[in-house]
Amino acid sequence: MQRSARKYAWAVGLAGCLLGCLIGAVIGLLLGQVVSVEMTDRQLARHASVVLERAVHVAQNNSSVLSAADALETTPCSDADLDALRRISFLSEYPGDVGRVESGAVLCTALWGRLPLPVVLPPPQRVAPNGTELWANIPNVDHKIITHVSSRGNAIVFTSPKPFQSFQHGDDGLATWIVTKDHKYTYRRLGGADGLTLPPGKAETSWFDMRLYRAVSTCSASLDICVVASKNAVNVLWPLDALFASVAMLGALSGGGISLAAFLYRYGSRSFSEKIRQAIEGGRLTLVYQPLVRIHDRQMVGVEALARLTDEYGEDIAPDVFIKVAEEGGFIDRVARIVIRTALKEMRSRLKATAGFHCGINLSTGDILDETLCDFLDREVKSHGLEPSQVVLEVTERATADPEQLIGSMEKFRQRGYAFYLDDFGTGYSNLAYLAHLPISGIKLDRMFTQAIGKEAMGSTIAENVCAVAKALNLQLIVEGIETEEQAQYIDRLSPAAIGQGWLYGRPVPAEKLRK
Ligand SMILES: Nc1nc2c(ncn2[C@@H]2O[C@H](COP(=O)(O)O[C@H]3[C@@H](O)[C@H](n4cnc5c(=O)[nH]c(N)nc54)O[C@@H]3COP(=O)(O)O)[C@@H](O)[C@H]2O)c(=O)[nH]1
Repeated sequence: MQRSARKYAWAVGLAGCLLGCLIGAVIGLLLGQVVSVEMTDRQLARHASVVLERAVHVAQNNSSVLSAADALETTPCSDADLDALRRISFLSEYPGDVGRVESGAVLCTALWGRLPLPVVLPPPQRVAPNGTELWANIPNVDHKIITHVSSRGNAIVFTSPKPFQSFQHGDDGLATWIVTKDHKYTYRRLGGADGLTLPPGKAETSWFDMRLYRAVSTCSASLDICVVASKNAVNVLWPLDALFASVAMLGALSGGGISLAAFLYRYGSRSFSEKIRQAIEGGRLTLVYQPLVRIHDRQMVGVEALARLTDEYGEDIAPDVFIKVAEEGGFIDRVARIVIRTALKEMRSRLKATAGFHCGINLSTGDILDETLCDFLDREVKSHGLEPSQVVLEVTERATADPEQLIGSMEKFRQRGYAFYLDDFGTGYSNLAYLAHLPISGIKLDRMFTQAIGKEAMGSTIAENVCAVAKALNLQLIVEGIETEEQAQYIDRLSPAAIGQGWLYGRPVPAEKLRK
């Protein structure tokens, strides 16, 4: 009797244990799923706020460009007017081009000068409360590569897609929709957001809704702009085979707790800027190198060093996101110094071995104005036994500093033997008069024009004009974003001395993977 009672107690205890494990494991898996979904929501919220911040900046920038152009007292499209438009464009952060409209037709732009024939615009797709007329993806205008246009008074701005390019790739399945609050006017869809149709107010997926499709929206308090970001969360419940399921279940409870703790730590109170600063200081800034190739004979003549940053969990942070945060947070000088030191160290043997080989380094405007950077660069170049002529500094055409001050600082570098390439050519002020004054040795045609070769009449025309400008001013032409043979051959016919950069010749790779 006693023995059977003991047996019974054991059986009940064992069953109780198993049931406890099972319940614990199920709770663990559910917890894991909650954490996965919650992490996705956090990632989406962070992404949406970065995109919203960028969209608001672009809109504010366009608005001030329109106001400045509208306030000019010059005769529209006169030489003085075009010069003033180019100056406005040069000083602004984002516009692709600025021009004049009359009776619904574009007459001239800073980039194109006076158009031979006015380009008639379709009726505006939206009129903002301040009277600004808006178009997205205008069909009948030659500027096919420019997707968003705004106009007020007799001024018009063609927004470059550049500020949004880094959000375009849809890495991690992220889709982004930039839209008005009433969701009737779409500014942009990025990263495969074509199917995203939920109105922002209803786009939010509630925390208790465990469906894998997640959507988060955020709207500007001051402007009529919302961003909806969406993706599919990771499903921790499927697919799992029986063995894996049992192991996963046993681990799930503790795993859930650990991931929750990690998650809470990761998304804790530190600001995004602080996280980026810590990632940089924590040695997580690395470099990849993209070949620069003479198009005519495919000889590699140099490389461009491109910065990469990962957070403490190994996730990539896009360069134009962390570069902007570092510029705004006042620690871009650290980025520049780490990039210079690492690039010279990693490229030293190649630079020494190959005559005429150079390493391109991107500098922000703040770096060029930084009075101590030139000495730092000199010290690094000397300590590696290199020559300043082997370093080419790339400065973006959309520089925000006062042109005179910028030119003065660039001169200082040039006197020490460093050359400058003007990056992203075609997306900024594009004023030939300024170009002639800048102490540069080369211009890099922005990839949005290269990628329009063979597709868009305007893209090819720009490429042709830029080749002619480079030749006339005796500047080295570097063509970015060459992805196809057709593009390479087209440029080779126009400018046999051009240098090409793009996926056709090689993607950016770590130093050890760079082709010989
Ligand atoms: N101030 C600093 N800015 C930096 C530094 N490192 C990078 N950057 C700037 O960030 C922007 C984005 O750069 P990245 O994502 O590295 O993109 C580069 C290439 O990957 C991309 N590329 C090159 N070829 C192709 C192509 O064929 N197709 C395609 N879709 N993309 C291509 O272009 C970027 C290089 O651009 P650029 O610098 O304009 O030559 C970028 O603006 C960087 O400048 C840094 O250390 N400091």
